[in-house]
Amino acid sequence: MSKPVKAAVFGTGSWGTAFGMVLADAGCEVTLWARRAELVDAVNSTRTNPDYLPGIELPRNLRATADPAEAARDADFTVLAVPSQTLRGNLAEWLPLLAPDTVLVSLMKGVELGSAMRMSEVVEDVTKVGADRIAVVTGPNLAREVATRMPAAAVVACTDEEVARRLQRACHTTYFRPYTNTDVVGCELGGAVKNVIGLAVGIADGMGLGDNAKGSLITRGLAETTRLGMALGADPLTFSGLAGLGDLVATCSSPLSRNHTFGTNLGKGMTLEETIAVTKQTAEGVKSCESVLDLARRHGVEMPIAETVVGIVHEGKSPVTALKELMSRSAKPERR
Ligand SMILES: NC(=O)C1=CN([C@@H]2O[C@H](COP(=O)(O)OP(=O)(O)OC[C@H]3O[C@@H](n4cnc5c(N)ncnc54)[C@H](O)[C@@H]3O)[C@@H](O)[C@H]2O)C=CC1
Ligand SMILES: O=C(CO)COP(=O)(O)O
Repeated sequence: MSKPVKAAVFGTGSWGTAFGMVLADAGCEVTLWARRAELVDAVNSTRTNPDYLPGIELPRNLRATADPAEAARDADFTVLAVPSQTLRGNLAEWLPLLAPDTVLVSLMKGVELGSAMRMSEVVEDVTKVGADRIAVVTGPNLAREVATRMPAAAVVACTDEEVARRLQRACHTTYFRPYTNTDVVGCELGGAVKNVIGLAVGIADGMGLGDNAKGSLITRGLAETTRLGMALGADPLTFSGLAGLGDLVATCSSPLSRNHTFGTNLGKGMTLEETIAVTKQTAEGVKSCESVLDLARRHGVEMPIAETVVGIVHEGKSPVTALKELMSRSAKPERR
C-alpha cells in the first residue's frame, strides 16, 4: 500500500481549516498549524474549530499543532492560509522548517502592499523555491459552504502541470472538484481583484442601488481585472473561468463573503472604523485595493472601480460622491 499524502496547513482560520477538511476527506494526513494553544486543544479534543467554523465536525485524519516544525515535518504539500500582508514575515520564520521537496500551496487572495507582489511571488522571493514547486488554489470557494461539503469547483494552478495534477488528486472529493491551470498569474489576479470588486458591489448593495448596478459592476470589474491580467502576461480566458467570473459571482452574491459584507456596511453609512470593528475575519480587499491599484499604475492600466474603492475605503470619499465620479467618466466603447 502506498504511503498517505501528508499536508501541512499553516493557518487555522476559515479557509485553512475548510481546505484542510477537503484534503483530509480526499485521504491526506493533515496537520493544521494554529497560533493559539486553545484553538489547537479545541481542534484536537472536540474535533471542531469553534472560532472560525462553529458547529462543523472535523475529519479524524486532521489534527492541529502550535509547533510549526511539527506541522511542516515530511509534508508533501505545505499549504499557506494566513493574511496576505503577514505572509512574508510568517514564511521567513517557517522557512528553515520546511520539508526539502515540499510543494508550497497558496490559498491567499491578495497582493502585497509596498512590493505589489502576488502571493506566489512573495513565496518565491522568501523561499527561493522554483515556480514549479509553487501552486495556487483559487475559485468560488466560500469556506463555510465547502466545510459543510456543499459542492464547489476550484482551480489548482502551477506552471508545472504535473505538480498541479498531483495537488488536484490530493484535494479531489465528491463535493470539491479542482481543475488544473498553468496560468498562475491570471488565477491569482482573479482571486485578489475579485475581493476589491466584491467591496464595490457590497457598497452598491448597501446603498440600495439595485441589481443593474450589481451586474454592471461585476462585468466592468471583470473587464478591468482582465486588462490588468493581460498587461501582466495572463491568459484573458482565465478570467471567464472559475478563478475570474466564478469567484466574482460567488463573492458578489453571498452574505458569507467578508469583502461583500464589509462593503455593504460602508454603503449603509457605517464609518470605516465601525466597519473594521464588526469585521472579525480577514477581508483582503480592504488592504489589497491599494496594492492592486499600485500594480495597475506600475503597468499603466486603468482600473476605475478599484480606484473608486480606494477613494471610499482609504481617502474618506463618500460613496455618493465616488459613484457620481465613476458614472461621469468619459464615455467609451465597451471593449476598453
Ligand atoms: N474564507 C474564505 O471563504 C476564503 C478565503 N480565502 C483566502 O484565504 C486567506 C485566509 O483567509 P481566511 O482563512 O478566510 O481568514 P481568517 O481570518 O478566517 O483566518 C486567518 C488565519 O490567519 C491567522 N493569522 C492572522 N494574523 C496572523 C499573523 N500575523 N501571523 C500568523 N497568522 C495569522 C489567524 O489566526 C487565522 O488562523 C485569505 O487570503 C483569503 O482571501 C480564499 C478562499 C476562500
Ligand atoms: O474568496 C472567497 C470565496 O471564494 C471568500 O471571499 P471573502 O474573503 O470575501 O469572504
